[in-house]
Amino acid sequence: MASATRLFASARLARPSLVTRAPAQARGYASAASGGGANWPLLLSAAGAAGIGAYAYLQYDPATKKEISAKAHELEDKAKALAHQGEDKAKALVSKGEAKVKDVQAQTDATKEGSGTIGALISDSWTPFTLAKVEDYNHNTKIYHFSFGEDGADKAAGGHVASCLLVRSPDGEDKVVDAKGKPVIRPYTPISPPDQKGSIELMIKEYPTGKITPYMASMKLGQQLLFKGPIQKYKYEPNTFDKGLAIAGGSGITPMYQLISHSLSIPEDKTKWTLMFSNVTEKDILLRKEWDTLAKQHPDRLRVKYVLDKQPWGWKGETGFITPSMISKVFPRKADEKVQAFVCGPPPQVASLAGPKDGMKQGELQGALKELGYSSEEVFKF
Ligand SMILES: Cc1cc2nc3c(=O)[nH]c(=O)nc-3n(C[C@H](O)[C@H](O)[C@H](O)COP(=O)(O)OP(=O)(O)OC[C@H]3O[C@@H](n4cnc5c(N)ncnc54)[C@H](O)[C@@H]3O)c2cc1C
Repeated sequence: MASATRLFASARLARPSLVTRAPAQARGYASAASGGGANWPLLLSAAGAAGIGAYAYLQYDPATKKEISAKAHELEDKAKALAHQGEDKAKALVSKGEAKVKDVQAQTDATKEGSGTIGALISDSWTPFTLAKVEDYNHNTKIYHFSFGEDGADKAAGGHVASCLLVRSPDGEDKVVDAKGKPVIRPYTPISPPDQKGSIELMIKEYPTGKITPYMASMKLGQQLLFKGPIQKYKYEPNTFDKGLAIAGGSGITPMYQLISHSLSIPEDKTKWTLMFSNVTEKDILLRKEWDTLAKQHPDRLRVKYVLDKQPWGWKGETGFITPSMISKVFPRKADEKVQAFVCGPPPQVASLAGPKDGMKQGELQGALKELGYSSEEVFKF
């Protein structure tokens, strides 16, 4: 209770620091706008002065009256047009500024709601975190601990469940870029809770022929990586469906861990979960100890089915690729039950279970889940 009070007290204390950033950003836009607007009164007065000067001269030289009068009108028209342009530009910049303030406010609220404290991540700019510790998890996976530094000791990653963050390498000689020279950016789901203060943990499987994961595997303690987020993937609310089916492959397990462990931690949440987790071999199963512990702690709410590509000696679980018949055997659904399925894994697996994602969009529902009669609203692809 005392720690909860501390959390909210720190949220109240820390909140102004983000809120004060908002007007500062708005001011940036507003001053840019008024800077642009400052030219047109000047032009109008210049046009006015030109008009008065022309009028005085005309009293003495009526022969040039027509020409000078036309010039004065032309100048005035130009000044008015510029004034309109300035006004439109100012309006656009002010509304952009207002949108920015709303975004920062929403971020503040989301962070506060999600974690009870202020977020270390910023949704629209890259923040460096320092590699503080690396743990070997298995033959190809490590747990990376990144520190938010002294200034961030009281901050948390924040965000709603389920959300992820984006990662890229800092500028420099060994910056990881794609074929077009643009920085390579990859999404990751922290395995640390969103309200953990001062640091974040990522469980990352290395692809030796990949881009970011070999870079991360080569990082030394004290080196920095850039982070952005949180990026909301699915907004989980307790008791919005009766049964959840999570199908994951390999490192696609991390969003499921965030989602299901969060749901199980809410006493009033009655949602029942089934996890189907496929891997090549037994030693590839990530977070197995954690899943087995959760299943033991919540026998009425979580069932875990491990699936291996090939059946090792003595294996009693499911084997082979996940098929419609395997899904309906492990997760039979009744007509009156509200069900929600989640899929995360290598793109070919996602495609065979639910159809390919369309970039950041969900893409059309296809594959095993469609065959089983799931609707597109009942399936979420991470
Ligand atoms: C929401 C979300 C959360 C995620 N969370 C995690 C997490 O917590 N932990 C984790 O480890 N991963 C996670 N991932 C996966 C992660 O984002 C990266 O895709 C993964 O780490 C590989 O990155 P990479 O740059 O090293 O490899 P990539 O460069 O993406 O390559 C991966 C593999 O694909 C091959 N490949 C690349 N391009 C092609 C191509 N055109 N044709 C054929 N093969 C190709 C590469 O050779 C390599 O073997 C998550 C993904 C999503 C969408």
